[in-house]
Amino acid sequence: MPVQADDVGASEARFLQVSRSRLVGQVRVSGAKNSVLRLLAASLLTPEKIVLRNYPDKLLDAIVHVGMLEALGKRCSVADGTLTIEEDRAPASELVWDGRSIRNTLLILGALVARTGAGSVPMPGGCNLGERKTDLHEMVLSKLGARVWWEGERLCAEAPNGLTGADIVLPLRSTGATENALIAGSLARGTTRLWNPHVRPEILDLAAFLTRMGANIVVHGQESIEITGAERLDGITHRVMPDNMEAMTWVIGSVVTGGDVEIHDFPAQDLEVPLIFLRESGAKIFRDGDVAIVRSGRPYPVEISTGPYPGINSDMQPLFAVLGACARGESRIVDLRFAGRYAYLREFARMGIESDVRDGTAHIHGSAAIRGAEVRALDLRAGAALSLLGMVADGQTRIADAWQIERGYDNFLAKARALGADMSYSQ
Ligand SMILES: CC(=O)N[C@H]1[C@@H](OP(=O)(O)OP(=O)(O)OC[C@H]2O[C@@H](n3ccc(=O)[nH]c3=O)[C@H](O)[C@@H]2O)O[C@H](CO)[C@@H](O)[C@@H]1O
Ligand SMILES: C=C(OP(=O)(O)O)C(=O)O
Repeated sequence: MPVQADDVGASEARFLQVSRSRLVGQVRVSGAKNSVLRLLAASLLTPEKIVLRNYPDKLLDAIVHVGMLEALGKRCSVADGTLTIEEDRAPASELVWDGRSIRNTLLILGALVARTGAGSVPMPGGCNLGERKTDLHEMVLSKLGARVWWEGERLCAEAPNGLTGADIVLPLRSTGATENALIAGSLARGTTRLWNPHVRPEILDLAAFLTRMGANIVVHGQESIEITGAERLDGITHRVMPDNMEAMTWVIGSVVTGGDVEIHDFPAQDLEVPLIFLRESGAKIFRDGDVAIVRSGRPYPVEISTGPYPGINSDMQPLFAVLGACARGESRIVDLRFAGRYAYLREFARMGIESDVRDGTAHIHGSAAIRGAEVRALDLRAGAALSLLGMVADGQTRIADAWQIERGYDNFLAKARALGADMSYSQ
């Protein structure tokens, strides 16, 4: 079945209505947004067939990304949770796209310049988390020998004679810049050594993917990654890893609703540190292989700061804030990755949750009196957090821009409803 890029617009006008619920039952975690997107970008590196199993085919950002691949000339089809990507001719260098953009256009640029010697992509999209610079991506491609420039709202790069491996030092552990160095370095001549990379599960998985395609990649812990490019990369079949953010969402949803949820394909190995904090905050989690059972629990206040892996990912903090909101006492959250990613607290306030932000720390005052309200999903994780709060609130919650949730959760509504969430879309 061809991928329907039209699906993207379909849900944009809808509210998500949520009422008090208790999550009970089984759920299987889907393929991860923040992994599959980089695999999709990497598929541009080869003329051969790439097959992705455990593909999250309802995830809006993946649908947009596949649309972008098609706009570049790839042929994509989805059947039974498997995406197949093929091509009849080399991809275009210019991504012509007037739909919603995604953060991944930066990786598409790296892949295009590596494969075709030139690339031009629309401004990256993604969550509005305050300033999201692109300087490190530009630096990586420049160090590999590309000329990089902005043309209005488009980022362009060219390296007519191909990219050449280089020593690159990242001033901070950027996820995207690490991924761009891996992707572009895999088709560069010679060896790239990337110092101070962000080594996290999605990145190790990308490195394994590129290695199986034919690049030679050695990860020296958090110190550096060595990438020796290949002249040509092969097609492969790969299983998309489970989404640790989705897993966290069901864990916290079960805790705050006093639920009893069995989570399958649970990536516990990727969540060691967050799970320690979750247990400290009252989650009762039992494990058996790749299944986790989360049985009620009583939320206690949280004190966390976000940081690179294995620390708590910035994306998780709005969900920790839900725990804090439901606990008795004050919770404190510091986001060191995206300073000031606390806009969602204004929406929490509409539901009766008091908080204040002082010196970069969010102080959340837990409340027993959370009430349903009309709120807005300012970004993807903020939307997911509001949907969980809606399940513990008195009265109905209506979440505007709920499509943001679907950007990063595969089948969110159907899965939540199957667990007993009183949730539906309305106009
Ligand atoms: C699609 C995807 O996987 N997105 C994730 C990725 O985003 P993303 O790759 O955009 O995030 P980065 O890890 O690059 O960002 C970390 C920090 O580096 C800064 N920075 C980043 C790039 C740059 O060129 N210059 C610069 O200064 C950012 O402003 C931020 O303060 O990692 C973030 C956490 O690290 C997560 O919240 C996002 O969900
Ligand atoms: C911030 C996120 O993603 P993106 O980088 O795509 O905006 C996220 O997944 O929470």
